[in-house]
Amino acid sequence: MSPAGGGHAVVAIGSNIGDRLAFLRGAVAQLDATLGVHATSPVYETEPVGGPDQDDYLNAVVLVGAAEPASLLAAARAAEEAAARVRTVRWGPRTLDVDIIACGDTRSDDPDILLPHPRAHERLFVCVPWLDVEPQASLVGHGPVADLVARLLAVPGTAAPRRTALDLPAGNTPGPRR
Ligand SMILES: Nc1ncnc2c1ncn2[C@@H]1O[C@H](COP(=O)(O)OP(=O)(O)OP(=O)(O)O)[C@@H](O)[C@H]1O
Ligand SMILES: Nc1nc2c(c(=O)[nH]1)N=C(CO)CN2
Repeated sequence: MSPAGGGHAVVAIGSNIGDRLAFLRGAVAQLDATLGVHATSPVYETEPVGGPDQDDYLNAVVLVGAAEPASLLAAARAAEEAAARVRTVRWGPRTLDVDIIACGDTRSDDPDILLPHPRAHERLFVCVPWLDVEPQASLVGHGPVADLVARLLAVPGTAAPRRTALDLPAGNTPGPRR
């Protein structure tokens, strides 16, 4: 998908330190300023996956304007920096995590920006909110996101993301699914 050709990229945002909702809202504002936000999912509360013992996350998915992988990464990093994110341990707690999940059929093997995100297909905290904003979504290389969700939820002991009544601004950029 070329930036000039329209379309969108899928971005996952998460926070489990401090005012989690405020960090997610800040991320939406930043992403709107850089890439344009087309849609925001409901906010979910999710148990941490991997890493040390830590608090639950708030997670959501944002559809933004399509762009080159390097521009998507720059926008993600700018949003994280605005939240004063500090990296400590892998998969450890963070004020804000911004992951680029996919941009149409684009593939990138640059370690700084892998597309699609190599762990997206195994993460309910990504796939469940993504389905809310794009029910027919398909993850390049993995197929329909609805099938991924069904498969992940069928694993015994899996905790489903809990949908909250919290909401995010929709962004100011007109898009196909607002
Ligand atoms: N699709 C992507 N989205 C965001 N960062 C990526 C992507 N592909 C590679 N990276 C790189 O991954 C590195 C580590 O990112 P980060 O610390 O946010 O990982 P994480 O969110 O803790 O874990 P995970 O990669 O499993 O989501 C960053 O330096 C970034 O450049
Ligand atoms: N529930 C949840 N767990 C995670 C998350 C996240 O956003 N939510 N992000 C991670 C690294 O990207 C690792 N684990």
